[in-house]
Amino acid sequence: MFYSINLELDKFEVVIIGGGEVAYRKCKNFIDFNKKVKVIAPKFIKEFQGLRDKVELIEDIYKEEYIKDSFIVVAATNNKDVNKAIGEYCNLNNKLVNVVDSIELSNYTVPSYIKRGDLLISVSTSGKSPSLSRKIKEDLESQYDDSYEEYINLLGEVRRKIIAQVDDATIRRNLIKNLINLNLKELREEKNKYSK
Ligand SMILES: C[C@@]1(CC(=O)O)c2cc3[nH]c(cc4nc(cc5[nH]c(cc(n2)[C@H]1CCC(=O)O)[C@@](C)(CC(=O)O)[C@@H]5CCC(=O)O)C(CC(=O)O)=C4CCC(=O)O)c(CCC(=O)O)c3CC(=O)O
Ligand SMILES: NC(=O)C1=CN([C@@H]2O[C@H](COP(=O)(O)OP(=O)(O)OC[C@H]3O[C@@H](n4cnc5c(N)ncnc54)[C@H](O)[C@@H]3O)[C@@H](O)[C@H]2O)C=CC1
Repeated sequence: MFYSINLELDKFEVVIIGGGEVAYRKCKNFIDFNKKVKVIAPKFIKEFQGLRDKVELIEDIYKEEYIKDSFIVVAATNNKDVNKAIGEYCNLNNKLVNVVDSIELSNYTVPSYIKRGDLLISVSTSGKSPSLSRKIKEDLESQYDDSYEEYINLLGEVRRKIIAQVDDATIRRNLIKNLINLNLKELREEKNKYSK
């Protein structure tokens, strides 16, 4: 089973090999998290042109030199042998690699996710059913709507204020725990209380 972590991508170079539908989806995911990526393929689907300055497109077939300095790699070509070579190289060289046609060679996978500002809900089936991951995500999308972006920011702000202003640990923790029982309007009012 795959373990879930949240990565700070800033310091790492990300390279995607392949320029088709799947490579494009993986690429958009990184961009969603503000990460610029390098993509290597002899041919790109036209959608890549719309990503402009958010990607560096290199028109070439895969060569080891393209990934030797990167930490996160996606092998997303439609050539099983090429994907396998990338997977094996990365596993040997301590790199994170997502091989889109082989869970065995992947040392990480990409979940379905819902992102509302800093709220992130991700769903994984450890490769058993990507379609189910997608369905569960779609089921949750309406429950966790766009209003959660402001809500999560306010929770963060009020929590920081309470930590700074309330010395007693028991009172502090109870105050913080109770914040999630407030609705958006009540939370805005709660913020004002601590801003005085
Ligand atoms: C292991 C994993 C590795 C990885 O790529 O990270 C993987 C592997 C494979 N996917 C395949 C097929 C499909 N993948 C999707 C969709 C998604 N696949 C994603 C992730 C993952 N896919 C990882 C496991 C995630 C988990 O644990 O649940 C999602 C969640 C995230 C994303 O890719 O962004 C994204 C939904 C995004 C969203 O909308 O939320 C659909 C459905 C669709 O497009 O609607 C289909 C067709 C139907 C089907 O097969 O189910 C095939 C067979 C290829 C073939 O037949 O040749 C393989 C290879 C294999 O299984 O060996
Ligand atoms: N993990 C996932 O979520 C999914 C994985 N897949 C798998 O992903 C593979 C790719 O699917 P698509 O993107 O739809 O294929 P595609 O045919 O649209 O694109 C393949 C891309 O690979 C590039 N390519 C081929 N040889 C290359 C090389 N030597 N070096 C660099 N790039 C090379 C091609 O130029 C093309 O841009 C499929 O073969 C399938 O097995 C399919 C669906 C979902």
